[in-house]
Amino acid sequence: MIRSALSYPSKKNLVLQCLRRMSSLVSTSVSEVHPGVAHVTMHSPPVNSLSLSFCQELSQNLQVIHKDKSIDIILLQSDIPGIFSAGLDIKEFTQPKERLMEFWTAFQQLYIDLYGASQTTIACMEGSAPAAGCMLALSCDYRVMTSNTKAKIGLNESLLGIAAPPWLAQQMMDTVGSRVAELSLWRGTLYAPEQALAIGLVDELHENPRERALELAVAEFQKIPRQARAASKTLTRQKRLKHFHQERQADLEHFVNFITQDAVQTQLRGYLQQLAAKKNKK
Ligand SMILES: CCCCCCCC/C=C\C=C\CC(=O)SCCNC(=O)CCNC(=O)[C@H](O)C(C)(C)COP(=O)(O)OP(=O)(O)OC[C@H]1O[C@@H](n2cnc3c(N)ncnc32)[C@H](O)[C@@H]1OP(=O)(O)O
Repeated sequence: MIRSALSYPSKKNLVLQCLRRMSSLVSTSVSEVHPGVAHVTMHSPPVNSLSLSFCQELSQNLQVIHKDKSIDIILLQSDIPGIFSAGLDIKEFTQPKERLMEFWTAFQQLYIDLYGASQTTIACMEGSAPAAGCMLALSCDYRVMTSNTKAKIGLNESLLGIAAPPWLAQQMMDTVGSRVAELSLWRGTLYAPEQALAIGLVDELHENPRERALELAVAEFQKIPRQARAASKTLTRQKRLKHFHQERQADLEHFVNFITQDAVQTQLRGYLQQLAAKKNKK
């Protein structure tokens, strides 16, 4: 579905038009909302879970925006009320090995494309962001979250009987510090907005994250020279990305070996049943 949020009468932008055409097929849309500022909107009901195709599409859109020199700020948001992203699509974990490899490779690529974006990126979270949903937010440069206490954010992988991949755990450590990350990871804590703000997992709470993110982009971030923003990002992220590329193949093998263990598969099936039971109780 195309979101025609091109509310600012900017010059014709062929790249964005092309993205909109691609996006009409699947679950993300791209629109320029202000000169230099693009919304990337996730809309894969019911919960924006990251399936293979969703990861690939989001990556593809980000790669096209990266090449578009007219865009220097990306606002990542969801149009599903109460949800930013539910993280990886758990049903993908029960697929055959070839598909698992393709899936994890696409997820790795999404991390590279978002964490490694040269543009400034802002996560506008109007709802929950567990696990890989939190990864999307952690990969952005700035996080604005709803103040609605129903929303939760964090790395809850341990509650599924799995662990976050090392590079995601590292993102958490880089953001909230080692000790808080360590406790969060083994407890699988999902934080309410005020708690997330208190530990530095998000940067701001606002009742309207989209409005606030656009205000920040235009009134604050665009006033900082673009090349300086990009160079500052390189300072803090280049080392992590280099390490990630070196470890990428090992990470893929590690994931497949881990996720296909009988004990892990049993845990995951149990977790999916819990989700279904919770829904039936509603
Ligand atoms: C030693 C080191 C080893 C390292 C090895 C590395 C291994 C790493 C492996 C994996 C990493 C994983 C990262 C992840 O992202 S795992 C995913 C974690 N996500 C979650 O736990 C979120 C679960 N979902 C929820 O909590 C809720 O759904 C919520 C997002 C809060 C929304 O709640 P609500 O609005 O009430 O919606 P429902 O719960 O009713 O759900 C609606 C339907 O959506 C389905 N659903 C929800 N989440 C997922 C998901 N992540 N994947 C697939 N499907 C999901 C849910 O079952 C409902 O489906 P249906 O309508 O068919 O019943």
